[in-house]
Amino acid sequence: MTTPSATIVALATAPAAGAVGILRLSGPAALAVGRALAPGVPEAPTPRHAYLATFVDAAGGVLDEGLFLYFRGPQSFTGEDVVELQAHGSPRLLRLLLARTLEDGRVRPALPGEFTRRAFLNGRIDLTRAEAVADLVAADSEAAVRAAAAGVSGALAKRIHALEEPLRALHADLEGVLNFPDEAEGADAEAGPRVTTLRAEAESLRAEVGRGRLVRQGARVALYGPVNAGKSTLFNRLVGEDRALVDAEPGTTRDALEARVEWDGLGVTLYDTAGLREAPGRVEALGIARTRGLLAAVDLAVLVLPPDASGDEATSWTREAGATPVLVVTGKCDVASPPLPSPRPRVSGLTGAGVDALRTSVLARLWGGGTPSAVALVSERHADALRRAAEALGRAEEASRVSTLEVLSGEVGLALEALGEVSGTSVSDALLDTLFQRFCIGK
Ligand SMILES: Nc1nc2c(c(=O)[nH]1)N(C=O)[C@@H](CNc1ccc(C(=O)N[C@@H](CCC(=O)O)C(=O)O)cc1)CN2
Ligand SMILES: Nc1nc2c(ncn2[C@@H]2O[C@H](COP(=O)(O)OP(=O)(O)OP(=O)(O)O)[C@@H](O)[C@H]2O)c(=O)[nH]1
Ligand SMILES: [Mg+2]
Repeated sequence: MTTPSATIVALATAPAAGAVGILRLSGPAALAVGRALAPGVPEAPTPRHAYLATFVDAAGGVLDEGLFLYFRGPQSFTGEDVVELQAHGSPRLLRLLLARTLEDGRVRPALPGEFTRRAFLNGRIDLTRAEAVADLVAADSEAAVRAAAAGVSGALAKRIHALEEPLRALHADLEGVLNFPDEAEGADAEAGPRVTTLRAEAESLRAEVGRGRLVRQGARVALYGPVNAGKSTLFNRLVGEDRALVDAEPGTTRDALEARVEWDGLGVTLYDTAGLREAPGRVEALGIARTRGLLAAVDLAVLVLPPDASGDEATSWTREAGATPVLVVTGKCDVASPPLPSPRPRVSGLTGAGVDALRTSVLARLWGGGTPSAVALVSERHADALRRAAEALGRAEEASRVSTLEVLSGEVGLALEALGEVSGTSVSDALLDTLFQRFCIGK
């Protein structure tokens, strides 16, 4: 485990050549060790002041001229003394500086996520904000950046807090009545309705997990349908590049193809698939099996039909997608076709007609309303804890009608504990180890 009193060091910037590279120290020896490398900096530097300093080796030889920054704990990211050496972004130079700090026995290399972990352990940020830092670093779409940034600023923390605080007050009221029945008389009034409201809020927060996943990982959307319907042509049009082979021969696409796009800030992985038909060749059959597997795994399946497909055909093709939601479109809309019994959205991969409208429909199907960037990044882990909190509150509701105050208070206590796993007020070291392992070194 980490010894909070050890001073840790790591590069805060990527180990590649760049304009600037930052070496960051955190812990009680940060200032002394930092000054050993930058002896021109005053003994008691002004916190948060950027000093232009010469960085030197043990013999006093000049290694670089850079900026020296001192944050005096607790007014720092970690809550401890922090020093940053902002050097020129030479990986070799930064390794030299790093090695020099490690010559001091008080300093050791930071573990992945350890700076952020210390920020959490020192009460600078709660667990949801620490996790959002990792989400932000990993974000690969604009929506993911914006949603994670909201989390770093405490958007999820605030909503969890808004559940925890009234529950804690209720718990205190109930325990008061249990322990001092005379003085606290009536403090348990309205316990039932109070629990009901909080349970609904826990459930609605939990329900955002699906959208959280879509934003974090991006949505998966597959084009599928009968052979030769124009799927690959449409795929190329949507991707903006000639990625897939197109040919008049039915059965051209054998293997599933994927491409990453960003629509309205949302990351979307788009798949082109082998067209479905009876009696395919051997290799084509393998492709079709792959299409079926993919259809089960995506968030939305876009069924591309030829212009003359009937309503019955559309229905039977829709079944191929199983439980996955389907958006049905008519392709090749630039060719003359008989009027359709039920009008479907029409698109042409060849001319681009209807493609913007298709993109809008896809986003609407994935999102319903609202904007991806405004989503609370509820993770599977959060959702699991919220489920347990909601279940305990459900039992508390029941207990408020039919059971004793002890039982009611016990369930409220369990709900609080589950919420504490989200905010971090009740977490084990083992859980923290797991959570911070996904951070990079230096974060
Ligand atoms: N150079 C540099 N850039 C960076 C970081 C860093 O550590 N170094 N960060 C690291 O991830 C992020 C910024 N996060 C930070 C969060 C809090 C504090 C801080 O000093 N907080 C104090 C004072 C707050 C204030 O004055 O408003 C505090 O919370 O008490 C610093 C950086 C992104 N950019
Ligand atoms: N007029 C017209 N022709 C199209 C359009 N889209 C595709 N085609 C033509 O239809 C044929 C099949 O197109 P693909 O995009 O390969 O169709 P597919 O659905 O991927 O076919 P498979 O991979 O065999 O399942 C090609 O000759 C295309 O040029 C369209 O929007 N309008
Ligand atoms: Mg194709």
